[in-house]
This record gives sequence, C-alpha cells and structure tokens, in this order.
Amino acid sequence: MITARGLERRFRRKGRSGGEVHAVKGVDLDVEAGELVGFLGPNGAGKTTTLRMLTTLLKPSAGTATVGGHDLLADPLGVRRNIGYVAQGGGSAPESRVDEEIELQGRLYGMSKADVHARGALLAEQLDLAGLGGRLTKTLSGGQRRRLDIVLGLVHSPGLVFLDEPSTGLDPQSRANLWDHIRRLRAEHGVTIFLTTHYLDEADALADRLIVIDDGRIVAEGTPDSLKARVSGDGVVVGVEPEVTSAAADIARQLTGAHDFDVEDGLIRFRVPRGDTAMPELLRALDAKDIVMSSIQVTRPTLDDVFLTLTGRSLRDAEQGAAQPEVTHVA
Ligand SMILES: Nc1ncnc2c1ncn2[C@@H]1O[C@H](COP(=O)(O)OP(=O)(O)OP(=O)(O)O)[C@@H](O)[C@H]1O
Repeated sequence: MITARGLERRFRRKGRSGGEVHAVKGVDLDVEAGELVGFLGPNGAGKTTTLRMLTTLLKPSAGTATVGGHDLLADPLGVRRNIGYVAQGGGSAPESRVDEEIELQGRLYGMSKADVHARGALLAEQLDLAGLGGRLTKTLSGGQRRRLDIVLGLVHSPGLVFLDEPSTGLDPQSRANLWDHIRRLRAEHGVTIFLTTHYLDEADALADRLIVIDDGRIVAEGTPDSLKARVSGDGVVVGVEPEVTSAAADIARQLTGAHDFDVEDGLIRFRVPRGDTAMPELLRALDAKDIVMSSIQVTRPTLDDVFLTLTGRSLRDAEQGAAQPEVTHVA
C-alpha cells in the first residue's frame, strides 16, 4: 500500500538569518494492505511532514514513493483518488451542516448524489453520528467533530487512510471511543490505516506495527510488543521472607536472560525477557527449595522505555524540548 525510499524534505528558514530545516532526512517505509500502522515520534520529529508528502500535499525534496498503487511524483492525482486524509485540524467548515459537508466531499471525488447519501449514511451510523445530519458542524462536540472528519476522509471509499494525530485535544472517554471506531473501521471496511501520534498509549492500543521517527529519521519499527521486548524485557519484583532473600536471588539469577538485579532485604528486582514464562519456572524452583514467595509483580516495559533506550531521551522530555523554529516558507 505504501512503499517509500529515501524521502526527504527541507524547508527554507524565513527572515534574514536564512538557513534551512531538514525536517525529514531520508525515510524508507513499507506498509502492507490491511495494516494499522502507527507513526510515532515527539513533536517536531517529522511525522506531519512525512504524511503531507505521502498524501501529495508537499513535494519531497528527494526520494520516491508509491502510495495506494500510484507513483507519488508521476501520478499524484492517482494517489489522491485512492487515499483518505484526515488532517490534524480537521476539514469541516464551522457554518456548514454535517450532511452538506459529507455531500460536498463525495461530490469532490466525483460520486453521484445517491452514492454519497448511501455511503454517508452508512459511515454516519458506524461512527455514531446518525441523526446529526442537520446540525452545524460548529455545534458538534470535539469527539463528534473528529468522527465527522473521519467520515469525510472515508466517504469516497479509499483503500488507504491517513490520520494525523486522530485523538489530539479529546478527553479520555472520547479518545477511547474514537479508538474503538478506528479499530472497527479497519475490521469492517478492510481499510489500511496509517496514523501519526505522539501518544504512547494510542500507539500501543491501536497499532499492529509501529514506526518510530526522531529528528527526521526512522529509529525503530516493529509490533509494540516486539519493540518493548527487544529493548528492556519485563520488570519483575519478588517478595520473600528477609532471611531467604539471598538464596531466592541466587535461584532467580538462574532464569534465562535474567539481568539488572537489585536485591534488598525481602525484595528482589530484576528484568527478564519474558516475565509470563519465567514466573512459573521461578515458582517451581523456589518451591523445590521450600522458599515461599510473599508477593510477585511483573510489569511490561512501556514504549517510553523503548524510546529512551533508542534515543537516550524520554518521549515526554523530547516533546517538551522540541525546538520549533520560526519558519513558514515552503522551499
Ligand atoms: N512549513 C514549514 N516551514 C518550515 N519548517 C517546517 C514547516 N513544517 C514543518 N516544519 C519544521 O519541520 C520539522 C518537523 O515538523 P513536523 O510538523 O513534520 O513534525 P511532527 O512530528 O508532525 O510534530 P507534531 O507532533 O508537533 O505535529 C519541525 O522542526 C518543524 O518546525
């Protein structure tokens, strides 16, 4: 569905200081049909710029791509007809009615009135917007407006849809609701979804596969679980009677791949590649030596651990420290 090689984008800085921003520094991407891929990175990493290139809104400074079966540079119109794009700020006009917006969008793609109505009604039903057709879009809640944006992006039945930061600005309940809708869209329409996010929980909850971008470069990719497993392993905390701590720690050290031990009276902390399979083994080994565990806790590593290991910075710190130069001119 998407193949990109060496995509780059430079922006010229406005003003007397001149210079340029190298926003995307050579990105390769491969997305298969039916995948739900999360493009994760801190603010300013280059997510939106990459997305705007893949959706023909921005010309790459270098590189090639095929999107939805069409060459990005040779056939941008073919790309546009076959994709949906839901931008960060959304696309609906505040003074328009919901039905009008859906009809306008469908007509822009050359659909007949009857087809737009049928498709619009189906999507409105599926995205919990049924009965709101007569409402001005400015009167919708944040969650409803975001779902309308998604209807607009899907009305012409694209096989591939790009969602830029789909849940930014929504309250937790609306976010969870939107995630359900996105999952269902993929399941029911078989649509391939490429979404950008800087929310770790969103990436974790939604994506089959993650591509992590930092400072214009891809720094990792894989399933959320494989990324987490690759980086740090699960954290384990075992509680025992203080007098058997050292014997219990010696047994835990025998577990395959166990590392990073921190032992204090009655508490043994360590990491292990797979906590779920290591724990029964540890239980049996302790039991054989008549050592009783008083507590056990296994925690999966977070995507923030992954980002920290890959870049040396936490994703949250990276966002806070992201430089946003005063540039607007498109080179
Ligand atoms: N039109 C533009 N002119 C100049 N610089 C730009 C332009 N658009 C983006 N940039 C710069 O390119 C870099 C990447 O920006 P981009 O918007 O792609 O990041 P992002 O990962 O999408 O961030 P966010 O999560 O905040 O949307 C940033 O340094 C940004 O300031």
